[in-house]
Amino acid sequence: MTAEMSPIDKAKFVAAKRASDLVETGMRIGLGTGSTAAWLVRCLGERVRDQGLRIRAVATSTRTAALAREVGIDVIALDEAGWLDLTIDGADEFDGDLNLIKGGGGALLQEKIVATASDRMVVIADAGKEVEKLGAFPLPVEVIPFGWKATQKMIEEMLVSMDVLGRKTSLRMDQDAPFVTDEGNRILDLHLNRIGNARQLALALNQVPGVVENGLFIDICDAVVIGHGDGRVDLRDINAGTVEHDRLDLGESDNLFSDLAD
Ligand SMILES: O=C(CO)[C@H](O)[C@H](O)COP(=O)(O)O
Repeated sequence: MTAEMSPIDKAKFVAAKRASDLVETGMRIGLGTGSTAAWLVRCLGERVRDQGLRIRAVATSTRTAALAREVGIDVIALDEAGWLDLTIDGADEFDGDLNLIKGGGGALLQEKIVATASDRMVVIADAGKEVEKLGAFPLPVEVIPFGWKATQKMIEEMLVSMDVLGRKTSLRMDQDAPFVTDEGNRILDLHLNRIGNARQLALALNQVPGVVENGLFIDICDAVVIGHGDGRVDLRDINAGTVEHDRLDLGESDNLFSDLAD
């Protein structure tokens, strides 16, 4: 089974597996969305089943909620949880300050609410997601369907006024129809190439009428678990200023490799 996995899949898996060790019985956990987060959900499901881990989890998408239930995790609403001990989620890009671009899977709104309503947010990612400057990955912005073209025009004008280099925006599609988020909204992807001042852009975007939320996560993430295709993992904690190195034996986890989760 291991041989069928690409190095990136292995990297995502080892990051998720290592991060699953941060979860302790009794915790209220936020579960991210995407292929790396799906590995985390499977790893936690294994611990629930085999080690009697008891957690309550808030999912950031209907996809993640369905998978979590399938693997035996107790899924509750955020309002029931009130507050979370830890959220673990993937990312599309992260920089040296652990600022992120998220929303490649279209779940950025719930992901940002859940991460912000947590004592701690840990990102799990393959090493290829680390960038010097955010922006090569198109920045997702969730907008309401009403008048979305006017919202798109206002965003483009705002990008010009802010002297942002790339200004192309596109409506995310799902085959022939617009992609619809769990909240019934649309996603505009902003092709910016390189974001000069991510903090300023994140604030400015949320001032545009029709914008619900943007995929820039500034000062939200506390730590990142970076996976490599050979089983190495690095844990970088921005608050503690520490970096730990570890290595996971991929062979030990063959049973989990049998079904790519996303
Ligand atoms: O933000 C996200 C979903 O909205 C994901 O975390 C992000 O797109 C990374 O996905 P993957 O783990 O599949 O690479």
